[in-house]
Amino acid sequence: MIVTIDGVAASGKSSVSGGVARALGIPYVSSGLLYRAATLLGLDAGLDLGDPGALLAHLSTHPVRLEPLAEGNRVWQADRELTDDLHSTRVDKGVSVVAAHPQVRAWVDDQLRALPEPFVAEGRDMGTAVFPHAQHKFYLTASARIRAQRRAKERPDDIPDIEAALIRRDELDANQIAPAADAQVLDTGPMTLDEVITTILRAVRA
Ligand SMILES: Nc1ncnc2c1ncn2[C@@H]1O[C@H](COP(=O)(O)OP(=O)(O)O)[C@@H](O)[C@H]1O
Ligand SMILES: Nc1ccn([C@H]2C[C@H](O)[C@@H](COP(=O)(O)OP(=O)(O)O)O2)c(=O)n1
Repeated sequence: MIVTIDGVAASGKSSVSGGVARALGIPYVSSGLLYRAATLLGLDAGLDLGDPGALLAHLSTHPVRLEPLAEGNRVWQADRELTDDLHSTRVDKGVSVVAAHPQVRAWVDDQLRALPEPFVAEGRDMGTAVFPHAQHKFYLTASARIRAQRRAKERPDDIPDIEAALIRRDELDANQIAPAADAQVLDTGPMTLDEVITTILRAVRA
């Protein structure tokens, strides 16, 4: 069984996926972390993020490993753990350029499709491009202001700056952001995290 949870930036995808996966006793996988890892490694190596050839060459000599743990995904490059460095403002800023390269998307998709079922997969295109055959699909939204208020608890920046950056990233990611035709769309604005998780679990168990 595969459950896909897609949605816009900071809509609650990883928190909700973690809660759903723990309740079902299966792993979840955060596809965005792989895009973030490719971005971090590119920045650290001083590469031009607009050059997919250079990025892919670097990733082939610096393989990235995603550990889809139920309590939180971790990402490694050899024995260096990248996880804590993946949610910085500089990675936020560069990641959409990296994620727009079809070669990078294929690099991510190959790793995701190699995972053994069952699992929950979260990102932008899990229910559309990567796992169109998934049994249960969800799509999370919330206004940019609400998402910025939530994310402000995790970033040093001000709410208006975070909101502007989220809107900008949604625009840059627009090619990947669309609910699957068979996805249940949830506006999480008026909902608590627990309410979102419970709603999804009820649908999956029905
Ligand atoms: N429905 C909700 N109500 C309140 N806070 C939420 C809700 N969903 C997510 N959050 C909080 O919003 C923040 C961003 O959620 P996160 O799971 O990181 O989103 P994403 O994976 O889409 O970027 C987290 O601090 C999370 O706890
Ligand atoms: N399946 C995916 C997942 C993420 N991405 C891209 C687009 C996003 O801006 C970045 C980071 O995604 P991530 O889900 O980690 O971060 P946010 O929830 O947007 O803060 O990666 C993508 O293109 N496709």
